[in-house]
Amino acid sequence: MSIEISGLSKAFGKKQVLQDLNLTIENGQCYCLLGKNGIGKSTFLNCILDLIKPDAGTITLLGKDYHNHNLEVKQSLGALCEDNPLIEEFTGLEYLNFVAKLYRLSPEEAQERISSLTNYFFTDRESLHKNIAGYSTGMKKKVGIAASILHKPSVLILDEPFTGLDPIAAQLLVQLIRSYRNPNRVVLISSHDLNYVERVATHIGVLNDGQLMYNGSVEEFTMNGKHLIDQALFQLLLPHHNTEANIDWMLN
Ligand SMILES: Nc1ncnc2c1ncn2[C@@H]1O[C@H](COP(=O)(O)OP(=O)(O)OP(=O)(O)O)[C@@H](O)[C@H]1O
Repeated sequence: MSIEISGLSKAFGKKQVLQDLNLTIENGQCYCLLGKNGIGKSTFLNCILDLIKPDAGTITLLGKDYHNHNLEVKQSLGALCEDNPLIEEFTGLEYLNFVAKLYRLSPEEAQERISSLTNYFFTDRESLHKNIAGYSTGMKKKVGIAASILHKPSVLILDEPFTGLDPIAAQLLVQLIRSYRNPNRVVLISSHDLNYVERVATHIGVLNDGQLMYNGSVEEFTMNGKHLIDQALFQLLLPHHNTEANIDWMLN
């Protein structure tokens, strides 16, 4: 097994965001985490990434826990965080070379991987020589995605990877995720872009009230393709959604 989470809980003040959450994600899976705004998806991913300290629970990656194998475990992780923090004073190429150095790639490996990833994602090569501060949201996202996979992590965690990408870049990312997934790796994604989720997910988790209200294969979720992912999600979440709110004031 690749990611094993047991009894994970996290509250912010009085708000209990995660409550005794258990989940195992096996190698070979592309696990997509769905759920309403503010339900705790990023909190969950950030706990796995050790960016947020949980109140309780254990997280085991690749059979090792953080406490005893901190650096070793983290070297096998690649991540795109929701706020996609980059060093904006760097150019795109400088930033990717910097990340390659952090992961101790050889100059040849770094050169090969950076040029293949930037050729893949950027038609406008000139922009890679400009400071990231001047990039659009989508360009920054592409740099963040490239940085997350440069070192070929065994566990790739992508928080809202499709948001801000144009349809061509989003389709390229779908292809990249599908190619990246293999029996020795796990990909974990949080996303609201269900059209793209449908194309990459092998497994689905639906977070609600601090727990996974669904956890299983995409086939089971869509009843073997009888429903689209969005229909299946609405059926699951709508009973809990307030549809009574009156918005008649805006009709005339
Ligand atoms: N550092 C923090 N301090 C206080 N509350 C926080 C903090 N981070 C998150 N929260 C709260 O925790 C809840 C879960 O937030 P989170 O960002 O994990 O949700 P999400 O499911 O990723 O949302 P979205 O889909 O809108 O990105 C929200 O109510 C949010 O306001």
